[in-house]
Amino acid sequence: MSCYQDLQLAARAVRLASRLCQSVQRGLLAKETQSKSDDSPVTVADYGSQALVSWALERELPAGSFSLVAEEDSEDLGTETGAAMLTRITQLVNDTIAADSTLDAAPLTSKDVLLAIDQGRSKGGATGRHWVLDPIDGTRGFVRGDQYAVALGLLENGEIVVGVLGCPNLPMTSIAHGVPKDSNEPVGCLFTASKGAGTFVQSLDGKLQPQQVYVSNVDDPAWATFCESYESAHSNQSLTANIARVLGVTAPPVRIDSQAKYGAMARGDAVIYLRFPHPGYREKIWDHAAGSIVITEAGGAVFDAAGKSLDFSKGRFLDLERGIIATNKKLKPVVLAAVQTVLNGEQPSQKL
Ligand SMILES: Nc1ncnc2c1ncn2[C@@H]1O[C@H](COP(=O)(O)OS(=O)(=O)O)[C@@H](OP(=O)(O)O)[C@H]1O
Ligand SMILES: [Mg+2]
Ligand SMILES: [Mg+2]
Ligand SMILES: [Mg+2]
Repeated sequence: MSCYQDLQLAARAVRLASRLCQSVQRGLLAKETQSKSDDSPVTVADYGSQALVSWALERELPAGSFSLVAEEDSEDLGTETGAAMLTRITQLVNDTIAADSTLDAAPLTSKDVLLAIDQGRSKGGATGRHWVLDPIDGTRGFVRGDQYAVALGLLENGEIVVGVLGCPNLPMTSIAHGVPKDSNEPVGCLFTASKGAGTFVQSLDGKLQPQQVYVSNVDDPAWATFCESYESAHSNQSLTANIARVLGVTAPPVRIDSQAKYGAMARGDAVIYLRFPHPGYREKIWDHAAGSIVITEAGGAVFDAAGKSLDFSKGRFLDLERGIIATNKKLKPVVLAAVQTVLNGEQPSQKL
């Protein structure tokens, strides 16, 4: 399969899963949310989205060739509450497939759904082709009714070559000053990127044609805007405020959930993304695979606190120096210097 065909396949799968997420978010019920063993939330939509993407990819790929590294697994669906959830997930998956006039498929059984979810247990690695999926990135944002993304990448011999981000709540217009509440602006963006072929945005509903996008060309940090996680538990916001101060950034950060940040940055809404998880947290590849190629193909750079590009070839986790930074190529040296200045000035007890 060519990169172009992989990208088309990925975009169809992400659109399908995004429709399931949109319908769940519209009628979200508290009982459709569970807590995982690490206390993070997971909803019927996370499982449904993973099942749909897995199913949509596998049916189009040569038999036996499908490998998927994905966030969720079916373990928690084996419990009593899990069984009720599975029935609901199966219904959602089948309703979404039935509503798509381009798909001709028999309904999935609950067992098919479990199998599709558990395809995501692959370990990835440095050789071969592995799809990398976050079925809902920003589950907390999803539950709150805010931003989230369906994020799908393709890892080929250790390198991300395709990335698709479905961002159902992201306005098609700039969010440089934050996401307006209660606006009538159209929302729903699909970002697509493939190696050497650029990054494009189109409307998730397919009504607006793809347009090539580029990261901001701002080269003076005083004019830069930065974005970061909405959840302060996910990134040290006092550290990022210090980095911004050292850089001379004056605008307040735009805080939104999920890899929608990478999409927004790829079209120039923000100039710098700073992400510094609290000590002990290990980043997963599905939280950055699609987003990183969306940025790099738009002309930007994604790197860690040592200035190294992200390495997706080490399995399910990223092996990183301290944090993740994205910006344009001109600003990379100055942003990296500011990051290192602030990290070097930290108290030793705050270091990893
Ligand atoms: N402690 C901690 N530190 C850093 N990151 C964490 C942490 N806990 C979770 N996660 C991961 O963060 C993913 C959500 O991404 P964001 O931080 O960009 O969005 S948010 O503002 O927090 O909603 C989120 O992805 P999803 O689980 O897919 O929502 C997690 O993988
Ligand atoms: Mg999660
Ligand atoms: Mg995630
Ligand atoms: Mg997720």
